[in-house]
Amino acid sequence: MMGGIILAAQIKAKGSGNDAEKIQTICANAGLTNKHGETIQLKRRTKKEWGMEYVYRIPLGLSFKDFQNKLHTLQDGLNAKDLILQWSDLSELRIRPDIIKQIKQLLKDKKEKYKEVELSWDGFLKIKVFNEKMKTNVLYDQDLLIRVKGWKVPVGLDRSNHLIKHDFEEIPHMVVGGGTRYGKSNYLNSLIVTLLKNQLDDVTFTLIDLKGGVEFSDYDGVKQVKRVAYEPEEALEALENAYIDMKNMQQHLRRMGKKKVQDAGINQRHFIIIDEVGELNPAEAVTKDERKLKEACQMYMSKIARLGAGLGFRQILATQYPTGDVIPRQCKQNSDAKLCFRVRNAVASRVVLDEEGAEALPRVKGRAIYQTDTRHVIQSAFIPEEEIRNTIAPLINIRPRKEDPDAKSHSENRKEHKHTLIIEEA
Ligand SMILES: Nc1ncnc2c1ncn2[C@@H]1O[C@H](COP(=O)(O)OP(=O)(O)OP(=O)(O)O)[C@@H](O)[C@H]1O
Repeated sequence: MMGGIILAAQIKAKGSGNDAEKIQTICANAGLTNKHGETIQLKRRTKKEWGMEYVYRIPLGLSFKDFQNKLHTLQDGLNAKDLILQWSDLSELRIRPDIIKQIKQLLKDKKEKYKEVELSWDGFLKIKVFNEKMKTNVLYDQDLLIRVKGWKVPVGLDRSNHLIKHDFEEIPHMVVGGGTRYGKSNYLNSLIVTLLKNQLDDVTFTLIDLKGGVEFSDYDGVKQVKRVAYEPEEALEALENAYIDMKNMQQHLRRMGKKKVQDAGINQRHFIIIDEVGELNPAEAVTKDERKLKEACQMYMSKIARLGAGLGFRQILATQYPTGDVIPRQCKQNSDAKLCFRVRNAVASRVVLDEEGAEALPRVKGRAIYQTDTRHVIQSAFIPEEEIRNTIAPLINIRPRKEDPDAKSHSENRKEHKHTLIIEEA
């Protein structure tokens, strides 16, 4: 019986975790060859604590992008289950009466094991094949928060559990994309909470919530939140006001003879966050007036993206519909940071990241590609509702206007999206 099982499993004496040949075959079969039929050449392989790193020379005529576009082919190929037992696997067996059970377990473990792959480029193609799947749960907590200072916010943990941070002083604007329910709003909440916790005295927000008021309404009334807009008309007003503030800052700096807020020692930063920017797409407008309104919104967004950086204005645009014109061109060009959760297809990935890849992310909530001049696959931190509530509760101080005979309660106003509120100093 035992002999039967061992025979059924082929035994390959190639050493642990060696996928070099398989990678080469997959690349050749996937058409990653030049017109002379040359494919990648292995330069070296290194065993790491997380798995194996393979370094290849790529043939002339192919680019790194060609390989990136085939990432899922590579990953699927490496995970094709052939149930091969290697010598190193057998070394895990113990000569005991339950040896058959051990072998069955070994085969089962192998079947369930999933190798994740990451590609990078430094003049050579680096292919990392990981032994373990990446974490699927990272909690937003105090331990994470103390690791970011100033205008930095956590983006997420990479595969080696290294915290990737985004610095809004270095890269002022960001585009966030991803299919529905993969974690955009969670990420935006973690970003707002981080800035409220770390930059309470200097941060201002304009929040534009075009998802029916479900995402940002909790912040309505927070002293640091200048405005929450829920409808495109309100979005226009909010963007116009932000733009006016930005122009005022520009004049103020001019009078001081300075070009940037940093040079003038001005610490205030104003974040304009729009969740779902697709709702402001003029191409989707039904009437002429609606189109005009959305065009005006996009004009302000473009101006803020173009001029805002040195004036202390940061813009974060989030969308679950990454199609061609959802993100105004100027906003995209001025956003050097992109965060993209899983999307349906390569076209959507290109809209957000300018590259493919986000369509090949695993179906894991919070998993995303963070792209600046480098690319990181991260698991963003999950922020519990309670954490959000505990952060904002002490900052809310609202009462209806006394002089307004029709004064309504805060919650009534929120439902109607009208803001006849005054905010007291907290
Ligand atoms: N980083 C994360 N880790 C674990 N779970 C997460 C994470 N982010 C989000 N989730 C889970 O996924 C659900 C959907 O997340 P979220 O509301 O942020 O998605 P979304 O991309 O904004 O969706 P939509 O575009 O449909 O509004 C959350 O309720 C939460 O349970």
